[in-house]
Amino acid sequence: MANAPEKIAIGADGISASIGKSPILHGVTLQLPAGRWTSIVGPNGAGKSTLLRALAGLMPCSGSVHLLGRPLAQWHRGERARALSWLGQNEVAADDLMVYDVAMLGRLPHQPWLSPPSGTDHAAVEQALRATQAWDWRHRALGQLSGGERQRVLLARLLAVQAQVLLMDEPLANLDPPHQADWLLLVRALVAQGTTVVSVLHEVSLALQADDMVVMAAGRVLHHGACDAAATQAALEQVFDHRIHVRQLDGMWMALPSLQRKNNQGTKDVPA
Ligand SMILES: Nc1ncnc2c1ncn2[C@@H]1O[C@H](COP(=O)(O)OP(=O)(O)OP(=O)(O)O)[C@@H](O)[C@H]1O
Repeated sequence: MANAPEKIAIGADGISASIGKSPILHGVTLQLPAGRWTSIVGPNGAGKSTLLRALAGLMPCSGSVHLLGRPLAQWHRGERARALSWLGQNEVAADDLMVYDVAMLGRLPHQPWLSPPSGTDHAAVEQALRATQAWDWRHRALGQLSGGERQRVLLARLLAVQAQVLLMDEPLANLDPPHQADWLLLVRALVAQGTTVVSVLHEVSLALQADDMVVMAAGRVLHHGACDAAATQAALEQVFDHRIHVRQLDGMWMALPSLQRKNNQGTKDVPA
C-alpha cells in the first residue's frame, strides 16, 4: 500500500528577496512537513534569517509562501497569528513590561478587541512560563533579567500562542547548556503533539537533533533531508568547508570542530 502523502505545514515556491538593491534569496523552493522539527543551518550571511522572515510573511518577496495548504496572502491577519508563531533574532521588547504581561502578548491573537484575557489565556500563559522555567519571575520587569532569562520569557511568549507552526530564529541565544537541553526536550514534546517547528540554529550539534535539516549558502538551499542521512551530513560538512566533522556519540549525531586549516594549495595543514 502506498504511503499517505506528507502534509506540508509551510512551503516556499521560488521565493526571491532583496534588501535595498542587494538580492539575498535566490528562488528558494522548500516544503517543510507538518509535525516535524526542521533546523536551518549555514554560514553567516547565508540568508537563513531572511528565509525564516519570508516564511513568516515578515519580508516582502517574489514567489509564494503557503501555510497549512493556503497561500499566506489569503490568510486573515488574526487567523494567521494564531496558526503561526514567531521568535526573531535579538527581539526588541518593552523592558518595563512585567514578564507575565510579555508572555500574555502571545495571547493577543486569541482575544477579541479590548477584551480582558480569559481563563484560557491565563492558563496558556502559566503553562508557557512554567515550560521555560520563567514562572518565578512573572512579577519582574523584563529589563531586570539576564540575556538568557529574557530569551526564556520570549520563548514563553511564542509558546503561549499555542500555534500549529512555530518559527524560531536562534532560539538558543544566551541559553546555558541545561536550558538548551530543556528547549530540545520541549521541541520534541511539541512535535510529538503534532506541532511543526522550524528553527535557525548556529549550534550545529543541536541542529542535528532535529528530524530534518535545510543547509543554506549564499541565499540558496543546498540540501534538505533527514538529519541522520549521510547525504545531509555530507552537505553540512561541505557548507562549513569541512571545518566540522559529524560523528555519532552515545547514539547522537554531533558536529566536532576540525582543527585542520586549508593552506594556499587547498590541501589540509596541521594546525600551527
Ligand atoms: N538591513 C540589511 N541591509 C543590507 N543587507 C542586509 C541587511 N540585513 C541582512 N543583510 C544581508 O543579507 C544577507 C543574509 O542575511 P541573513 O541575516 O538572512 O543571514 P543569516 O544566514 O541569518 O546570517 P547569520 O548566521 O550571520 O545570522 C547577509 O549578507 C546580510 O549582510
